[in-house]
Amino acid sequence: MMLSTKLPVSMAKVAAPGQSARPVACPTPRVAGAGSARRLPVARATSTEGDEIALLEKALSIAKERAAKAKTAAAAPAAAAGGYSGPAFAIKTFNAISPVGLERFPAGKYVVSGDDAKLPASPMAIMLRSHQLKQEEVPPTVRCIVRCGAGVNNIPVPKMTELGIPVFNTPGANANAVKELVICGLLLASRGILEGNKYTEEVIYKEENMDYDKVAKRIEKDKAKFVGCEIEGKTLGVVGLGAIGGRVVNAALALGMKVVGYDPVLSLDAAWKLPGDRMGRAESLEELLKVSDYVTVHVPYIKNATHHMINGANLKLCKPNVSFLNFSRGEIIDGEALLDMYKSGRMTGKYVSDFADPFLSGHPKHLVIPHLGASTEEAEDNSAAMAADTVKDFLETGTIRNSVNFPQTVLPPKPGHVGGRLCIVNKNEAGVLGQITTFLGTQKVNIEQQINTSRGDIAYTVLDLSKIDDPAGLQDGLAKACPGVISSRFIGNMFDDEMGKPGTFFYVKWASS
Ligand SMILES: O=C(O)[C@H](O)COP(=O)(O)O
Repeated sequence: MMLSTKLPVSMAKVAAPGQSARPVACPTPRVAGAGSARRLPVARATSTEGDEIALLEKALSIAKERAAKAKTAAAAPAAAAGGYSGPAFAIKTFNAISPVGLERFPAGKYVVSGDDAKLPASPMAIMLRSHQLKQEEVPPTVRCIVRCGAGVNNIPVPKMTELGIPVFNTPGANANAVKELVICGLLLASRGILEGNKYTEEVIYKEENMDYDKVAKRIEKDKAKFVGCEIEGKTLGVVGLGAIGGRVVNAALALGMKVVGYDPVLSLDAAWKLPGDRMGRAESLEELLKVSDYVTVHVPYIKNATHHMINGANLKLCKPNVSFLNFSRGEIIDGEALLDMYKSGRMTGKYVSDFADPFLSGHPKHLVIPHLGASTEEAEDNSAAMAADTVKDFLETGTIRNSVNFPQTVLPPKPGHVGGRLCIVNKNEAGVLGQITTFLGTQKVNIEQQINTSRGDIAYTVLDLSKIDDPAGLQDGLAKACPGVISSRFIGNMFDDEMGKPGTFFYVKWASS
């Protein structure tokens, strides 16, 4: 809110953020002027000089208080945005994203909405959960996509890589929620919990006509139909030992299970969290399947890698009463092959999942629930908060962390440096970096510091440059001179006080040609 100094206080201009100022009437205390007969209404009733001074002082203090409040309100949007005064970053959401994450975007600096009409401009980032993102939903202004969660199989990642768009996820943010459901899944597989509940509601209640005494007797008598087994002492095979798998290992050990793990691409970070001396390590998936009473999968779904990872060939190696838990993605287990095993009587264990299967729907061994793995308040909050921080970091500083298709890239600002930061996505080909630096040299632009990283066919270059007068012109020239540049984004011109603006100009090759 802005108070105009040119107008009388009673007609101050008030402008809400994003609205033009318009005059409004403000109640103003009427005070006595020198030699004036005007009095505050209450002053007439208490007419001593002392009373009048006291009242005038009170009126003055009220007026001062009101002015101070107005000043604080006027400063509020800027304070929330950390003093930022540039155009707002527009972020498009799909799915309901936890407010805990959305609140991390300072008001005034960001506008985040699922409704295009509410965004000030075409979005620069997309934030989503399980929405199946189509390429046509990604306009050229979008410079990054963040998945509030782990799985990114709802995003066309290879296409986004080709277009030079980093895709981020939030590894570990919902891991505890999934782990707890896996423990529940172990018990659902070992005891007749869901079957017994279904039987009570659909058979006993009906047959006994809700007569309490009869229902109570039947519940005792029919318990023999649902005898289970205990998980203590049994072997759990954990396929994938990342954030979720690692937690499952520790929880299962605490419940007295034996654990064997398999992960051909185990990271060093994940390995540190495993109780190496208390769990077995399988050298192959086959080895794990042979010894396990329960198998739980915690790997991402990748079409040519983990599709039908559990299939007809390796199911034959399993113990006949093995139970499978799948809280990762339905396609990791070949439901048709499992159905064949059930039909032939070679397998008797259960298949517990929060994903449907086209071949096993309705099969009594397939205990299926809605996709609830990450559906806890805590997980939704954690994932949204981590996603928001990741996007902010990328948009404001060019930093790449937790991307599934771009290399990790962090270039801390150089203390005291004044200049511009240019983030370039380029082809990972010989000579491209040379073209970029040569071009900048011809423009008399000095590179103060830089980082160049690559992953597969894509490379990412962050350059801290001397002060740039015409960023759009520089980007245009760069694009013409360097065919290997896919897109470039200019972040700010003065690191100390302006870094973090959306950028004056985006060059996006695939949208420009
Ligand atoms: O990939 C994930 O993180 C989980 O499957 C959760 O997905 P959701 O955010 O759609 O619940």
